[in-house]
Amino acid sequence: MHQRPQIVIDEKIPFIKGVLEPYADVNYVEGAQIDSNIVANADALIVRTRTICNEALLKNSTVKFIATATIGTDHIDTAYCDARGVFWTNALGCNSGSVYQYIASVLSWLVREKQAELEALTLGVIGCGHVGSKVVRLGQLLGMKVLVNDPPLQRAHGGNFVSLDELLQQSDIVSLHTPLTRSGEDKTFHLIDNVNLRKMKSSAWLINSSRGEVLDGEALEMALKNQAIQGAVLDVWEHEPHISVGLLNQVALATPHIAGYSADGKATATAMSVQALSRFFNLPLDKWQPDSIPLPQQSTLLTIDASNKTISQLFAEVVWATYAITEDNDRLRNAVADFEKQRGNYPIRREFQAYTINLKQGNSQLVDFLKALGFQVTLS
Ligand SMILES: NC(=O)C1=CN([C@@H]2O[C@H](COP(=O)(O)OP(=O)(O)OC[C@H]3O[C@@H](n4cnc5c(N)ncnc54)[C@H](O)[C@@H]3O)[C@@H](O)[C@H]2O)C=CC1
Ligand SMILES: O=C(O)C(=O)[C@H](O)COP(=O)(O)O
Repeated sequence: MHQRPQIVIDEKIPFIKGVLEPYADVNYVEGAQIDSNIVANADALIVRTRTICNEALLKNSTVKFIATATIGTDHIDTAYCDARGVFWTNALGCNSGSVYQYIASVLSWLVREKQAELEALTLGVIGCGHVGSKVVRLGQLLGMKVLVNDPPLQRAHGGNFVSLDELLQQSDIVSLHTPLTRSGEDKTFHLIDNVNLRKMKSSAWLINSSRGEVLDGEALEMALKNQAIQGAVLDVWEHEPHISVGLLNQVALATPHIAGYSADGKATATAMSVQALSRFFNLPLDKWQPDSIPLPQQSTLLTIDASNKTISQLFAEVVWATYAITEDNDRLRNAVADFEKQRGNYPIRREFQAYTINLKQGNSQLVDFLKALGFQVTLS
């Protein structure tokens, strides 16, 4: 071990510059450029999804610690790390509130553009962990019937789950929230393939904000061309950042893997990574947090008039004021080759808890509803 830990950090991880320098030698490198030469003498890596941490990267290195500032871990060969004694950790739940906001924005778009009456629809949630459980609660708050499929959870705890077939056959909106896994009885690679797409209602919508490979993109493109389902919303893609333009042209909303990109989620991910590194190397940063999280361009004080609005309409108006998914969709469609650039220069997005709603013509039921969604609310 070096006297001062040698740390390689993905240069796109926000809030971290200057934090570790008093205690370590730090090298900031673009995630996809972090290679075996760069990590050869490193003790620790703090990465994102763009650094594949496998034998090829690690075998000739001194790396003992990897933190990924993400929820997903499919870019880390965890079996190899475990066998080699490389400690690895992810930022559990860090950006689940951000993905929840993303799904809320998709539902708002369905209300605004497709006149969806959410309370009459069935929402199917596949994978009910940190993100999926928030999406389940969202559906319930909106008065939707919610079906949940999560075989590992069901085996571990029992509960109110349905089979994948039942969920696909009965849901009007299906949302994917599983990790990407390529082996084992619960493997999710191409979980939604040609066969499973054919089980869905022809009026159904499919949302994928998990990992591109959980969905067979070619099969989805065909299903959309053949109107086997009504539409799809994709945040994640096979072969990112080189995504299929054919598929992009078929989906209703397309975004460049930014569902988890709230500033709140990024700050939490960085804090969790720094704290984990601090514990591992005995640094005095076990409780470190960023000093502040920047505010978005728009005001975080929203005045909303509730008169003559259904719960769905109020929901759509409030959510849209915090995050309009069409902005990300338009940016991607205008410059698909800039997929990675758009992720790197993502605007400041804040989650619901950063907003205070000044509700006019509301009542205590609506106040409770908005609070349950995560907003701060005043009634005037
Ligand atoms: N688009 C984005 O920006 C983001 C994407 N993600 C993705 O979302 C995934 C889920 O995130 P979390 O909810 O935090 O993970 P989590 O680990 O808390 O929950 C995943 C759930 O999926 C379940 N599951 C596993 N295999 C399954 C299968 N075959 N069928 C049904 N359920 C299955 C697990 O039992 C677990 O309950 C992450 O692994 C990541 O890949 C996460 C954050 C941001
Ligand atoms: O947390 C996850 O898992 C995600 O998918 C992240 O939001 C992806 O972020 P990057 O690591 O690709 O910046």
